[in-house]
Amino acid sequence: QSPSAAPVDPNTFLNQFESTFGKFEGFRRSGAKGICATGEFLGSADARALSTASAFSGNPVPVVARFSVGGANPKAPDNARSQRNLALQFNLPNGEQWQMGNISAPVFGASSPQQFFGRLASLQPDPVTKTPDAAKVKAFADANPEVLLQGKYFASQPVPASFGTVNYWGVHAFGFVNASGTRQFGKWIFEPVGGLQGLTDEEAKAKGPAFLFDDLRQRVKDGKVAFNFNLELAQADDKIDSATVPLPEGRKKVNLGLLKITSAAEDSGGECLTITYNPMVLPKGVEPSGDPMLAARAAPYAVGLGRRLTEGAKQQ
Ligand code: HEM
Repeated sequence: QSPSAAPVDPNTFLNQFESTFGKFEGFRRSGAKGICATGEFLGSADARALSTASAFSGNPVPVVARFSVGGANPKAPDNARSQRNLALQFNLPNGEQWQMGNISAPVFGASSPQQFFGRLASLQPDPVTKTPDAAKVKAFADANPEVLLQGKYFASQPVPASFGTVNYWGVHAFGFVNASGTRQFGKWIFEPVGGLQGLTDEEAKAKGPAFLFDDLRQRVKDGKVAFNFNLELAQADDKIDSATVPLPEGRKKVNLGLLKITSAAEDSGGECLTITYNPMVLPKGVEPSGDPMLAARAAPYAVGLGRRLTEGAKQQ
């Protein structure tokens, strides 16, 4: 049951996504149901003290955003206690870019690519019953208890009222390097300026399975979608190489700046459609941590982009 340490080939990864969740031609294999948006980011003086990244200059930075519902199914219901995503591309001076894909949980569903692959394989529907084999699912989860943490988090939270009223975590640690060469590791969160808002079970039921896109368009028109880009600072002995272990409670939080969403696409198009948000695309002044999940994302995202572009990119 223990996952091996051998790297997972990106095509094998994508094939497993399709075997486990189904193949939806043209759609992202994860975060399939989404909408493009644009925004503007203003970095803070505190951010400039932590990192030389040009994103924090204090000049407005244009951002290509994408909001999505977790999973491979483009018809995933908006009124379930499931994952929401906020992917961002900061277009920096001189052609530099910063890409990230943030999720509405403080932890991911696996701590290594091998474990993630093993989890997906354990969830693959049996060809006869068309459902996952409960004994296989349980055996893998018993041997790899981290894979249950994210689901427990979502079960503990209400259905988000809007894409604009939920926290989005980067989940990995990154190093912030300033002009004197000091490297501060931390984990970031995008926190809605207007606060968190969830739905009661009755409200969620009444909203139905497809309300998030229109809700976002309306809130953006009203100028109500903005996030504080906050960084929790790691201390010397904190674990900074795991996407399933958050930093300890109470770590100092620094505001890196303000992200305002200024437009949301009226249809399924937009610049985000053909972007793959590769979290290893970092600006000078921000560096990856040793989290094995972080580096492991680049290749499967590129393969995923290749597949969906070949099929004709879609997201709604
Ligand atoms: C080895 C581990 C992982 C694999 C194989 C994987 C795979 C994928 C793939 C294939 C896509 C679709 C890419 C595209 O078509 O453009 C995707 C999207 C996404 N993933 Fe992962 N993923 C991994 C880890 C993670 C982790 C740790 C996070 C936590 C932050 C994450 C968050 C996201 C988000 C937010 C999206 C949607 C981005 C968008 O809107 O384009 N993934 N992932």
